[in-house]
Amino acid sequence: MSPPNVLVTGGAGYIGSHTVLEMLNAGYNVICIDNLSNAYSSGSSKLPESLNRVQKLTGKTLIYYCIDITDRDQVRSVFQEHKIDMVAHFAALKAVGESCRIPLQYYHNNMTGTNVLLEAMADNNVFKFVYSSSATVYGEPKFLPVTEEHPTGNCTSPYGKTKYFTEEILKDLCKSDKRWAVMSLRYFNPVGAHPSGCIGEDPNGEPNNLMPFIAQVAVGRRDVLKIYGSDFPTKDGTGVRDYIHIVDLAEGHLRALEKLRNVAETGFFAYNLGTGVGYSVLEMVHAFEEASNRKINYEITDRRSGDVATCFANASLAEASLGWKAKRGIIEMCADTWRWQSNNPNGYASK
Ligand SMILES: NC(=O)c1ccc[n+]([C@@H]2O[C@H](COP(=O)([O-])OP(=O)(O)OC[C@H]3O[C@@H](n4cnc5c(N)ncnc54)[C@H](O)[C@@H]3O)[C@@H](O)[C@H]2O)c1
Ligand SMILES: O=c1ccn([C@@H]2O[C@H](COP(=O)(O)OP(=O)(O)O[C@H]3O[C@H](CO)[C@@H](O)[C@H](O)[C@H]3O)[C@@H](O)[C@H]2O)c(=O)[nH]1
Repeated sequence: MSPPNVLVTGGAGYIGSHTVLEMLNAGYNVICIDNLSNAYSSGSSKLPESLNRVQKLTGKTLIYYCIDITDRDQVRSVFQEHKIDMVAHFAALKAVGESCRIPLQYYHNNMTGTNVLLEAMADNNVFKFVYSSSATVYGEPKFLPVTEEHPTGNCTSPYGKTKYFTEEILKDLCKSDKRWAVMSLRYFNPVGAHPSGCIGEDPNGEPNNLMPFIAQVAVGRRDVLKIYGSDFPTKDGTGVRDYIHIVDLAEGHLRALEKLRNVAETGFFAYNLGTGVGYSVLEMVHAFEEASNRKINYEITDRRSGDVATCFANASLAEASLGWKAKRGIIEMCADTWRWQSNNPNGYASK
């Protein structure tokens, strides 16, 4: 059986690039599309820098197109050029705060883009789809740990709503046509980097998320970390999240693709990808100080609007159904982030 051709949207981004690496190592043929809206390209290479490095690390080649998923003709041309077997869809805008300022751009990019992709798939008889969803679909948890049965839809930001609405579209699609097999992977908090230190998270501008912010303080790019609130009902008053190592997350995608490839079952399936363990902001700061041997300057400020006190996963369904379980702990998450950040103080633009 020849290896499947997987179309990966947003493959040059943080999660996409780490997953593409694992896919190439597992023998998949990878065709990436990315419009570079949040990925770095030096201009001197045909590939975005993250994918350049993925090729070097794996010794394998991939196909890349600089295409916007909202562009119907261009997306269709990729399906005409290649016999696609499955799609892993990462491309999205993902900044929570920005989505509140420019909601229409988020709805256009994330929802119209996904619809264009799904239509092109159906027209070309491709019905296997892995979707990048998020714990944000659960909103403020009503119980912990959060299972896939937890109600969804109570999202506070337009970004979160694009993830929820897309899941609803996918459910309707699966009901309308029994050929669709969709796995919606609800990520908790992805952190860390590939252990090589060659690829990692490289946010544009000021990081919105905790881990890249800590890493940039450690490397001297930022002076001080603001900790958003110390009066939550948690162990030390700071917010608690389920951080998951990016390589574990990438391996979760491999398990999902394998299942789509080998099992004839169709329909919509949602899986939590988390560790089941929650760490506070201060615990993450201290773990990073140990890993980097650097002091992280921080100050406590007001809560950030929309933040919940605690969120962590029950990930037992993914273990039972996909045979996947997160293996890497907080020490590897911090050590690998630090290796990436110290090797590449300015991200992919570093020489
Ligand atoms: N990182 C997280 O904390 C997190 C958590 C839950 C879910 N997710 C989801 O996972 C996916 C990947 O996230 P990430 O952290 O790797 O983000 P990222 O920004 O690093 O990667 C997304 C990639 O998609 C590309 N892209 C965006 N819009 C596009 C378009 N219209 N056409 C083509 N390419 C486009 C960007 O250039 C970027 O390379 C997203 O769907 C995100 O919503 C991320
Ligand atoms: O500069 C910072 C950044 C974050 N935090 C705190 O750190 C924790 C984690 O925050 P962050 O890294 O921003 O993650 P979340 O707010 O949990 O959201 C992430 O995780 C969600 C679930 O996967 C995704 O949907 C979101 O897109 C993604 O940003 C929270 O308690 C924040 O208040 C700070 O104290 N200072």
